Amino acid sequence: EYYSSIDKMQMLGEVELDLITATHMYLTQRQDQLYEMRSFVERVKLEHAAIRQELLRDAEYLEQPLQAFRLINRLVVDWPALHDSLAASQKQLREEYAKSVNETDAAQGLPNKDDLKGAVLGLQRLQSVYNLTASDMANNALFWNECFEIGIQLYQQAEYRSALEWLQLAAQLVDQIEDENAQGISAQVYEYLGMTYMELGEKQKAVETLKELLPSLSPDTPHPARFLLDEVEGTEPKCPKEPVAPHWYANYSRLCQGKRVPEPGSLSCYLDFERHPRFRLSPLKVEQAHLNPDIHIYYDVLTDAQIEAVLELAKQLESFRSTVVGDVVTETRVSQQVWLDYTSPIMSSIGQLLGAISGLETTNIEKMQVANYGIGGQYFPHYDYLSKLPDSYKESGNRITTNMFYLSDVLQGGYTVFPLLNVFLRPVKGSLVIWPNELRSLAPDYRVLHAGCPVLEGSKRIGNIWIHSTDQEFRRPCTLDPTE
Ligand SMILES: O=C(O)CCC(=O)C(=O)O
Ligand SMILES: [Fe+2]
Repeated sequence: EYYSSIDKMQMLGEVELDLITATHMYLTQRQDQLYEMRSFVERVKLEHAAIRQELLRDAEYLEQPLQAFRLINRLVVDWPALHDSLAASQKQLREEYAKSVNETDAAQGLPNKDDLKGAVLGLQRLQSVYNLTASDMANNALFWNECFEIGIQLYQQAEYRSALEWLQLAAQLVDQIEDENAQGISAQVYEYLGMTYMELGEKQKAVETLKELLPSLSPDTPHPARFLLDEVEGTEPKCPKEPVAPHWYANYSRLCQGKRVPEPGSLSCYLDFERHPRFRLSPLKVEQAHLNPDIHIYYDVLTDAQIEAVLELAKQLESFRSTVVGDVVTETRVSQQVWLDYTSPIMSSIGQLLGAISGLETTNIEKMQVANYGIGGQYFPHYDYLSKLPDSYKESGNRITTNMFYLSDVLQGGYTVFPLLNVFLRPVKGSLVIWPNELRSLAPDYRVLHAGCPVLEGSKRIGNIWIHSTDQEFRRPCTLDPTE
């Protein structure tokens, strides 16, 4: 799978480069063949012309045995030899070409329809979260057929509102084409537009769209659009179900866009020299993003070199698609990840650093989950608290805090947001964010619903370490009041 990680997408760039190289080679060799063929035919043409001229002057030309022999020889030997050699070498070239395409596929695996679907849903997510129209998104950089493909994919996903926008854009672009094929093309786009209007319950618009198309089609040939029009005219419009957004969706989308309403009140930034002896000379740079529940950002905790070392370790492992509860792959979480343990020097020192910053015991921590997001990559609002604690965590308890390191900056988008707390965090490479997932009583804290917003541009990398609740009794004593 490619679309769920920018790292994987980068491999696809290489795949296309391989295809370009193989196709260039094929074309060069075909051109050499054509050149050979051309020189053969030119030579024979001259010869032939000479013969014809002679024939006009001297009808007995072909009675000359040598000339007769040469003509027969060409027809019996030279021409068939040319045809045979062409057939053989074309076959060989085609096979070589197919072989290199197959090798590329075997080495990397070409993307499939699911990648295309995932990429299109990623674009739609960006539109929805950041309030972008199809033409904002396309930004004059897409051809009609690309907009059409997006429209078809969205139609097939029953995302009719979004499909409509892209099909309208495709229709606008097709109308600008001055080409003989334009009619056939625009018929396809208008048919999809008509069907989309029907799905949206707008029968009148569907009929108008199809009628607009008919005059441009030849009246004699039966065209699918005519059947479609008949069908549409005889069908009752659908009553579409508009999806209901969760109550926090508007906050979520606004925070992803970097807007807090109302602006937060008294939060501060400070240098902390005291938390642990290691910060005495080089204090922690702390920013309060929210109090109760406390969300704190610690800046410059990892250097670029340390991050590189972590990513190098991550690169050595095969990354896999992130899942959600129950190990299910959904568009809720579009990223790929690996898990790093603390046996390497770099990971061991990160484990110790986390202990010093969090003030918690690090005996019960999960491996670091290193994730890379893909096209429109996101993690839809969720809780990190495990609603069903797997047996392997029975002793270590639930995830008392999330400790998320930003391992990259992000060019646009990709904020971490807390829709119920009116908090957004812009990823800053080298910083660490900590928030609790449990109240002091160890009951889940439902205020910390959070999300990784879709990445608009750039490659977002994070490293998550979840600290569990067992052994924290001296560090973060619990209460018996389930509301605290
Ligand atoms: O990517 C983010 O900003 C949030 C990630 C997250 O919530 C998670 O991995 O659990
Ligand atoms: Fe999370």
